[in-house]
Amino acid sequence: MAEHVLTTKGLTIQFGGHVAVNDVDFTLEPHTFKSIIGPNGAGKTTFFNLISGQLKPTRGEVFFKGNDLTGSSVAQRARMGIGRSFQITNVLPSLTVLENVRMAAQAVSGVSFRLFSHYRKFTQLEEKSFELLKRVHLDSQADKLAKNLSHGDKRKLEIAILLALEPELLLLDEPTAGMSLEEVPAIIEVIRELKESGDQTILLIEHKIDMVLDLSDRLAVLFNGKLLADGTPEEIMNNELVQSAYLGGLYDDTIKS
Ligand SMILES: Nc1ncnc2c1ncn2[C@@H]1O[C@H](COP(=O)(O)OP(=O)(O)OP(=O)(O)O)[C@@H](O)[C@H]1O
Repeated sequence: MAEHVLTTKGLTIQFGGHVAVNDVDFTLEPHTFKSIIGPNGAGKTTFFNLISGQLKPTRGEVFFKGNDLTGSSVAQRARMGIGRSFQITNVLPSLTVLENVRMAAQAVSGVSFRLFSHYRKFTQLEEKSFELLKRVHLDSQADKLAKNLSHGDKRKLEIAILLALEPELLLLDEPTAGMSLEEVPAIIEVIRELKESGDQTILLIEHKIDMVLDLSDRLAVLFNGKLLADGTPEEIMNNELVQSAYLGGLYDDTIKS
């Protein structure tokens, strides 16, 4: 199990009578880029919430690098190396772009505000934050207030904040959600460069299938809370069960079997 960054075993969550994630056995190899696809309501975001700790499973387990996370809090999981973005933007609007990243970098470094009188440490954090802004192509906007960024640039800033927390596993939940069409290529480029850097293992939820096919080493398909298939983009596109699911011709009995 230790060779996998992430493993779930029988992962299940039930809301009342509705099983949103149903007995999912999932694995993610280090330094791969895997996307989770599936129709609206398939359970993708709920699956992310179970991995990052926002939700506790009704049954089943989550392992990160072989360690059982099932009882760990969101904060403990973040400290262990799981970084998660949300469909909504999550930046501090009245701070500058650089300050937003520096706050996160500071939290990881354990340096308190009081010690900020230590100029060298402060400069190091600023430099690190600026490098992260370069990675998301926001360095030219470092001094702008975050609230004045476009929606697309806020999503980039959110990624820089996540990177400041030095995650090994990056969970990206619909990074293009709510963006105008013109903004999409820029965020795809940022994500592509993250992938090419090879620093993180990346799990992406995304509805834009062209983007998913282009970026992903592997795809996992969720349907009615079940893991329907997991394979290379080519395998998934040729998978008859997946084709039926997307064409709406799949009966509940078929996926329960
Ligand atoms: N806290 C909750 N309480 C009750 N039902 C929930 C809760 N969270 C999710 N659900 C239900 O679980 C199912 C899966 O939802 P989820 O948001 O995970 O789907 P999704 O695949 O991410 O969809 P989308 O692509 O639209 O974001 C849906 O039927 C949803 O209504």
